[in-house]
Amino acid sequence: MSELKQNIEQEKGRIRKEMRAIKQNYSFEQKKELSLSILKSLEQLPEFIQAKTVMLYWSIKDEVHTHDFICKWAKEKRVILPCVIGETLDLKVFEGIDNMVKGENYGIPEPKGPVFMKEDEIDLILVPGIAFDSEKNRMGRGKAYYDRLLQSLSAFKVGICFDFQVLDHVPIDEHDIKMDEIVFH
Ligand SMILES: Nc1nc2c(c(=O)[nH]1)N(C=O)[C@@H](CNc1ccc(C(=O)N[C@@H](CCC(=O)O)C(=O)O)cc1)CN2
Ligand SMILES: Nc1ncnc2c1ncn2[C@@H]1O[C@H](COP(=O)(O)OP(=O)(O)OP(=O)(O)O)[C@@H](O)[C@H]1O
Repeated sequence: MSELKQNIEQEKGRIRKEMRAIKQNYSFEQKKELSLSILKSLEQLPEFIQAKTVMLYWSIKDEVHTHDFICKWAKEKRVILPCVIGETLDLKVFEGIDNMVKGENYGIPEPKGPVFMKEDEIDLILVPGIAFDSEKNRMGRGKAYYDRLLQSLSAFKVGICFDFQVLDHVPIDEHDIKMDEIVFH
């Protein structure tokens, strides 16, 4: 690995650690409460209002809580969720909580059923992240799942996070894909 790349990885590692520490200061209930106003802003975004097919994510404990939001919007829009397959993400349509199974590796619930192949029909993607910056750069959990996925998709990309996750600057490498918008509170 080049020295530059090593520095970037090291800095990302430091930020992941720092964010983990900050998030520990909030209870799950507090994070759920903060999530409500973040998602309210998202609902006011023209790109979200107009979107017919949206890719969301089924949140895990330290993320902006999306479960109720997904259940609510699945009645009005086609909601796609990611499924972990080795190093890549498959896309599947959300068809209710009862139609989910624990995914491989991380145990995040994922829809059962066929893979959604019409990627070009996705209008908006909500992207989770560990930190974002004012230039709309994003860093994730370090497995590059979203970097690989977003490479091939033309949907409007919205990063979503708590306000303490927006930094002046996050380190990026050539693979990292910028967001079109960041929604936070
Ligand atoms: N809710 C949600 N779903 C998602 C993602 C995500 O970030 N959030 N992903 C986005 O890529 C993909 C799954 N990737 C993941 C990568 C790491 C971890 C995780 O828990 N990592 C631990 C470290 C454990 C380890 O290294 O194995 C951590 O971050 O503390 C979870 C999901 C697809 N689905
Ligand atoms: N499209 C890609 N193809 C191959 N390798 C990649 C790609 N994107 C990133 N990588 C490599 O994978 C490693 C992790 O990437 P990075 O730290 O950017 O992930 P991340 O954005 O934090 O994670 P994620 O996208 O899963 O949330 C880095 O070494 C990076 O160079």
